[in-house]
Amino acid sequence: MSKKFDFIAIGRAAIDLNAVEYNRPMEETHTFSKYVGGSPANIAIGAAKLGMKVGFIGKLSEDQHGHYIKSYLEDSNVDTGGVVFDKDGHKSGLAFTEIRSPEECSILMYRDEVADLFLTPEEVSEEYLKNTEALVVSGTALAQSPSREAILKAVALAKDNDIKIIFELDYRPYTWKNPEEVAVYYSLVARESSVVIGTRDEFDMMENLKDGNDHASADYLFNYEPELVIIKHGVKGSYAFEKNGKTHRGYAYKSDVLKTFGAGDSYAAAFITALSHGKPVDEALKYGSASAAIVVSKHSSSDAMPNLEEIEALIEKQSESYGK
Ligand SMILES: Nc1ncnc2c1ncn2[C@@H]1O[C@H](COP(=O)(O)OP(=O)(O)OP(=O)(O)O)[C@@H](O)[C@H]1O
Ligand SMILES: O=C(O)C[C@@H](O)[C@H](O)C(=O)CO
Repeated sequence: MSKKFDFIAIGRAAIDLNAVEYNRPMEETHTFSKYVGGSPANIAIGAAKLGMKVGFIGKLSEDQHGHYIKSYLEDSNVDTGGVVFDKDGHKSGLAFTEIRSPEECSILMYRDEVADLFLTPEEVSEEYLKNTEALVVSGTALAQSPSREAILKAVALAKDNDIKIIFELDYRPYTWKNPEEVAVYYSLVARESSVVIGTRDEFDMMENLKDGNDHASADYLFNYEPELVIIKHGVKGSYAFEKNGKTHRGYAYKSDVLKTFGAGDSYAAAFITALSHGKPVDEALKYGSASAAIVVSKHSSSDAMPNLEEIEALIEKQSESYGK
C-alpha cells in the first residue's frame, strides 16, 4: 500500500520579501512583496504543485508571520501535521532580496535566534515520519542546536523505518559557526542519504576544500549509502552521478532571467518529482532544469513554482537547442 506522503521536508519555512523595484541596490528599494520562503518550504510547495503528496516538519513563530506561513503551506497542499509554533517568542526568518541585475542578486537575512533553529528532537514525531516514502533534509537545519539534534533524530528514524533520505546541502553561511562544523555535520548526513544534491561550492564546504572535483566527490560518497549524487553549476548546468557508474549532464534552459535565487529549490522540487514518477535520471535532470528556468524568470521562489504542463511545454519547446 502506498504511503500518505511521497516525501516530508524538514527545516525552515520563513518569509521572503522580494524587491518590487529591481535593477537597483537595496538602499534604493522601497517596496517588497511578501512570499513564503525557506529552501525546504519552497521545495515542498514546488513538488506539491507538481502533484506530489508532501508533508512538512518545522517550527514557526507564534505570530502573524507564522500563521501566514502555515496557511500558505496548507493552501499549497503541503500537509502541516509536523509544523509546531515556538512558545518562547522566537521569530520566523525574513529574507530581503536585492535584485541589482538579472546576474547580480543577493539576499539579506534576518535570522538571529530564528524559530526554525529551535525545533527540538521531541517535536519530531516517529508516527508522522512513518507516513512517508522519503525525507528531504535541508543542510541549514544542521547549523545549530536544538534543530541539529532534531534533524539527526529524523535521520535516525528514517533509517529505522526504511525511509529514503534526500539531502539538499542548502548551505547558507550566516547560521554556521565555522567551516569545520559544516564539514562534520554535512558528511554525517550525506553518508546516510540515498540522494545528495548540492552546488559545487556546497560540496566543497562538505569536503572542507577548495575547487573540488565532481567525480571524486561522488566516488567518495559511493563508499557509503548514496546511490545518486547531483552537483549543480548554475547556468552551466548540472551533473548526476549514479553508483552504477553512469554519469548524466543536465543543461540549463534558456530563460528571460529576472533574478537568480529560487533556481536550486525549483530544480530540486521538479527533479525529485520526476524521479519519484519513475523517470530516468537524464529526464529528471531536464525537469529540474526546466523548472529552474521558469522560476528565475519570475518574481518569487515559492509562488512562481511551475506546474507539470509548464515544465513539459518548456522541455518540448527547447528540445532542439537543449545542450547546444
Ligand atoms: N540563469 C539561469 N538560467 C536558466 N537556468 C538556470 C539559471 N541559473 C540556474 N539555472 C538552473 O538551475 C539549476 C540550479 O541552479 P544553481 O546551480 O544556481 O543552484 P543553487 O545555487 O542551489 O540555486 P539558488 O541560486 O537558488 O541558490 C542549474 O543547474 C540550472 O539548470
Ligand atoms: O532559502 C531561503 O531561506 C531563502 C529563499 O526562500 C529564497 O527564496 C531563496 O534564496 C531561494 O533560493
